[in-house]
Amino acid sequence: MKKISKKKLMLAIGMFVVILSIISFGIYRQYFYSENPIEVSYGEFLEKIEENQINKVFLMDSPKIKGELKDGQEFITDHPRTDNLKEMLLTADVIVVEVGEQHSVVQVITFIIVIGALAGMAFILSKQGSKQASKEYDKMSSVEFSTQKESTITFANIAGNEEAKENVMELVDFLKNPQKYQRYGARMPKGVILYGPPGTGKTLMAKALASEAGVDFLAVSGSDFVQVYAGLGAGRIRNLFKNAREKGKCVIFIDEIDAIGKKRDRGGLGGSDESDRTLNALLTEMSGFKGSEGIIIMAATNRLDILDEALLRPGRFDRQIEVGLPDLKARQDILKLYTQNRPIATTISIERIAQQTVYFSGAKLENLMNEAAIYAARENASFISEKHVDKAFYTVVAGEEKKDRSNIKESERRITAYHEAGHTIATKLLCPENKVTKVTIIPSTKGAGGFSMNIPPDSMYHKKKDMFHSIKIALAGRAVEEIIFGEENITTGASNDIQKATEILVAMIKQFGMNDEVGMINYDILLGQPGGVDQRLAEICNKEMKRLYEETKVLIEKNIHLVHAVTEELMARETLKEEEINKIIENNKVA
Ligand SMILES: Nc1ncnc2c1ncn2[C@@H]1O[C@H](COP(=O)(O)OP(=O)(O)OP(=O)(O)O)[C@@H](O)[C@H]1O
Ligand SMILES: [Zn+2]
Repeated sequence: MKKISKKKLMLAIGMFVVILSIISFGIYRQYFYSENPIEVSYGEFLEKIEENQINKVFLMDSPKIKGELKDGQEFITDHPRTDNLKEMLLTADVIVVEVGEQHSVVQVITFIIVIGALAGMAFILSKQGSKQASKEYDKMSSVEFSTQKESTITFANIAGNEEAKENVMELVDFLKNPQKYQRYGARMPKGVILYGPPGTGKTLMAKALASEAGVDFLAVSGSDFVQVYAGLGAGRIRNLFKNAREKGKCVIFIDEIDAIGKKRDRGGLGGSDESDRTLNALLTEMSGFKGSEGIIIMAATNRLDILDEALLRPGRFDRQIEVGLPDLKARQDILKLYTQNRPIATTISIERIAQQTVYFSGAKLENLMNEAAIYAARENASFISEKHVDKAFYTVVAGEEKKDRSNIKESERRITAYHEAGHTIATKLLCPENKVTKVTIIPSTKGAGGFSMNIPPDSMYHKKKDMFHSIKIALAGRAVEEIIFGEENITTGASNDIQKATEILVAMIKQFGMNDEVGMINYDILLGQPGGVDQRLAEICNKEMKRLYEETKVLIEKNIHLVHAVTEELMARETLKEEEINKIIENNKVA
């Protein structure tokens, strides 16, 4: 925008200067050079005065003065610059016109012309400017998204992340046959949030969904909606949805949704109104369509916890799919994908590379193989060999921040493995009917370890004994840490567990009348206000927790061989599924 108007401004100024020069030249001519004045010497001039031939003289502050003879002929002559020239002329009956006065008339005229010209110019420019601005505004409020239909990315291009993939695959049919679901009155999924660490293939999933369903893919980034003029973010959102509706079936992909969907700062002073407006526009647009149009909005974020709850409500982004870091098996699959079309030496062991790349994301694995290929090419080697991969490994890891987990110590993995094995074994022993979907030492966005498991069977009531079991399962992680590494070496890894255990225990004592000492009393009612601290209650809770923790430790110590066995498998494979856990327990049962 700047460039164009600068050019125009220069042009306008140029024209203005030319016009002004022409005008002033005209004025000048009119007053000083009209009708070809003759030049007379000062002597002649004095003579003419004496001969009474002069009608008028214009006195001005310049080297020449101008006059008019009685016959109308104009003349100029040198200005003597004497003090009494005017008096001399007046006594000779010559009309004296002081050009000072004339000048001011000229000045007034010039001034008016200049102002007029400037005003005109400003008007023209502003008109052009506002036209330009509104054009720019239009352009900016229509986000430039990339759309593609025949994208070549399919689910085959994504390795690992099987659960997330399955979840997304289910949506393909929704997109293809929205009428089918509508007929059964099924509520269409509208919004899906993919969350997980960077580079884990969230964008890839969204693209694959669009291309497998054969629909358009509209990609924008949350950051496109911030740092623009007031109201523009909301305008862009509306435009995006308008475009989507025109397209019909499509996948809208909003990367970095956290840029617009952060928790709103309620009641805070000076909260960003602008981002609120953008978020509100998004919420309104999402509520506005039925989903039967066959439009699915996918959003990606690295942080689910910072998103505004309004975004996650039913009818908005009510499906949340975790896309985590790949475990050993997934890393192998991803590496296979990226070695497929490259000349790989037969000596290379994908398994070994996968073992060495703990906590690598898919993007990082891709980068690793790419760097290795570059090293091989540089050497004109006939194959990519271990040596190139090793070199690439250091390149990829070297450019990382220190806190990156890629080079996390083996000992820390072992602590996590023991901790998670503790939860697993406690679950299997105390609540064998609970479903254990998986246990992993790959960190999830929810916590250090990964214990996505322990789903109790559905029931209307919770039994006292089950609640105690749940507390023990939560405490088992810490119990194993203490037993294996000693009391001095327990870690912060149990903080979520302790929170959960406390919640259950306090509810049992305060609300459910499950403690003999406290009795069947609702403590909140007794104390008059919820959340009041009561010394006796705190002591009772503490005592109970201690008892449960000791019992947990006894349970673990008795079954420590099972904990060891699960730990070793976790160290080797990082993730274990339910059947694998069952098998380990079966194989290690002491007869
Ligand atoms: N599971 C995977 N399978 C195959 N390739 C992957 C996988 N995950 C990541 N990649 C590779 O990493 C690249 C980046 O992935 P993508 O952009 O989808 O990650 P993302 O999760 O959207 O990351 P970000 O959060 O940084 O936007 C992909 O183009 C692909 O080459
Ligand atoms: Zn734990």
